[in-house]
Amino acid sequence: MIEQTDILVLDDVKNLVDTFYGKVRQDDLLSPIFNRVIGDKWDIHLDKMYRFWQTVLLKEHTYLGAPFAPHMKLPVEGKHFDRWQALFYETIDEKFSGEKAKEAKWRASKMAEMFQMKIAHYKKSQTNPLL
Ligand code: HEM
Repeated sequence: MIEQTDILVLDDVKNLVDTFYGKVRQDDLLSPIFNRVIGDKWDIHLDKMYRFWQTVLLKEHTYLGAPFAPHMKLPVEGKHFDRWQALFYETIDEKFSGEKAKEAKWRASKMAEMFQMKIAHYKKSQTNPLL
């Protein structure tokens, strides 16, 4: 068995992000959605996601952005978020253990929940978010 460590340095974050999006790109439900938006610019997306998780988990503030806005336009519903979360949890459990690993799962689930609430809200009110 591969020894598991916590998510402590940028290389761990890169390992998490690379493995997770490796799974996403193989996934029948999620890969068409990602590929349609990202096309051949996966390097740029991965680099952004390294910085996002580096900021969230390591408190090294390299990501400046508005994560919600791009999701508003995607054709996603509950089943997509469920799959996203299942793959994210699977990646964490395969590779890491410890406080940061736990925090990563907690933060991902909270953000997924918030995205879904905001998407539902804007659909219902037929308005658009400013950010
Ligand atoms: C159904 C689930 C999800 C799908 C299909 C999805 C898909 C995408 C796509 C296609 C982009 C690229 C958008 C663009 O470049 O225009 C993106 C960006 C991003 N996603 Fe997701 N996502 C999902 C859930 C999440 C969750 C739960 C999180 C947070 C934990 C998250 C965090 C981000 C961030 C930080 C960006 C970069 C935003 C930016 O600064 O441009 N995503 N996502």
